Amino acid sequence: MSQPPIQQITVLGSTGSIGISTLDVIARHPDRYRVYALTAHTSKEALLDQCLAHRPRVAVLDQETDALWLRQALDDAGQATEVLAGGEALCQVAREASVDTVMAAIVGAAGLLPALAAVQAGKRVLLANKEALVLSGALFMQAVERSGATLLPIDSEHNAIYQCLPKEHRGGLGKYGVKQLLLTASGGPFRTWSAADIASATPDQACAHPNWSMGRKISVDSATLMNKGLELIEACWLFDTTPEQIQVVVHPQSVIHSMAAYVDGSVIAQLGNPDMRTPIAYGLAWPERIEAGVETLDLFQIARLDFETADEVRFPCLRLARESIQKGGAAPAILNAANEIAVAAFLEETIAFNAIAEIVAHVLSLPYDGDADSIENVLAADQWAREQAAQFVEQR
Ligand SMILES: NC(=O)C1=CN([C@@H]2O[C@H](COP(=O)(O)OP(=O)(O)OC[C@H]3O[C@@H](n4cnc5c(N)ncnc54)[C@H](OP(=O)(O)O)[C@@H]3O)[C@@H](O)[C@H]2O)C=CC1
Ligand SMILES: CC(=O)[C@@H](O)[C@H](O)COP(=O)(O)O
Ligand SMILES: [Mn+2]
Repeated sequence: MSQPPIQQITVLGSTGSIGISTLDVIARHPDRYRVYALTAHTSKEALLDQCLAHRPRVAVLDQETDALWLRQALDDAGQATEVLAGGEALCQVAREASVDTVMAAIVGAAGLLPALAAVQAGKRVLLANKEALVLSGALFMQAVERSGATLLPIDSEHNAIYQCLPKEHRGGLGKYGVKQLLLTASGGPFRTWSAADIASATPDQACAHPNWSMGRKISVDSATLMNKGLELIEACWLFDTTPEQIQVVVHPQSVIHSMAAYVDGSVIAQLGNPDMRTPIAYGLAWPERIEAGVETLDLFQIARLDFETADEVRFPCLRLARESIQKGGAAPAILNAANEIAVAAFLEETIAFNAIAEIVAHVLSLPYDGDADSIENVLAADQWAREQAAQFVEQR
């Protein structure tokens, strides 16, 4: 059998949790994948180690002073990686002609423009950065249609749903007999906690996810259930559904990664150990399958699978997210931006855990008359919501 040509990969956010797992999968298949570019925000030492191990053509950091340091360190090591700095450099390595696949794994709204650049250049885009779709779902999906980019969801639930759907599912699930999407949620570290205990939760407690090892922002989102809210919005755009067609199912074991329910009564699920290398390998190799370093699920060891409804009283962020997509326009971008500011303040121990939902609710309640019909307008809404949230944090 002939070997497929080697794919050139850009990993945006390579020093993060998804970035590290992506490089792990890539390193298992040197006959298939080569790293074109690696990017980080400030983690210059980690990026240096990754450059030495994966020998990319380009590395990107946010600040020129950090780039200068990395250039010198790579030069000392005799390595010819070009080092760039800044937001435009992220877009450049995402759209570079020789790149086949872009892993979009920057956290937060900062990941939007480089992910969009990859889409507009028609790449295979492995989308971990769910915030890009929350901010600008309609515009993002239109860009995918126009460019012919191949968009593969990496978020574990969306990757699972993608695996459970017929291949040509865009344009409405109804015509393929899909009735409902069942979006699983672990329930987070506070699933069984009382409201009083949740109110005094610390950042380290919030980041101690029961099943997944992830970056701190998404870990806090899992604890508030905002992650599930963002994922509900993400699913609406990826699978062309309404929020009413998506049911959140709390499943504490995180073994079923999500499901599609069909009109004939069939429910198709994707199962596996909670390890992001599975969806990452799926995205890299699709439509083929490759080894990912993940053990096959041992059902006898799992023994049982539980299901519960989500408690939107203790965890109001899920409701806020659902209401924002129902409202439409700039509301999801405002929700996301307020949440990013609130989560950062919680992680800095400036505000209490419950204040995250309060801040998001407050910013969403303020009048905003801007649109979300262009990327410029989406970014204006994002900026406005950040300012409102920061003011609210300061006044507390
Ligand atoms: N972790 C997981 O298992 C999952 C993550 N996701 C999504 O994937 C994305 C990444 O998550 P995760 O890997 O956990 O996040 P991490 O915080 O672990 O990593 C984030 C990466 O983005 C870089 N980065 C952060 N801020 C900026 C910025 N302003 N500009 C450029 N680069 C930046 C970081 O660089 P530096 O190291 O220098 O800070 C790092 O490389 C998120 O959108 C998350 O919701 C989705 C499903 C599962
Ligand atoms: C691994 C992944 O996709 C995360 O988004 C995960 O889903 C977080 O778990 P919960 O939000 O369900 O707690
Ligand atoms: Mn997820």
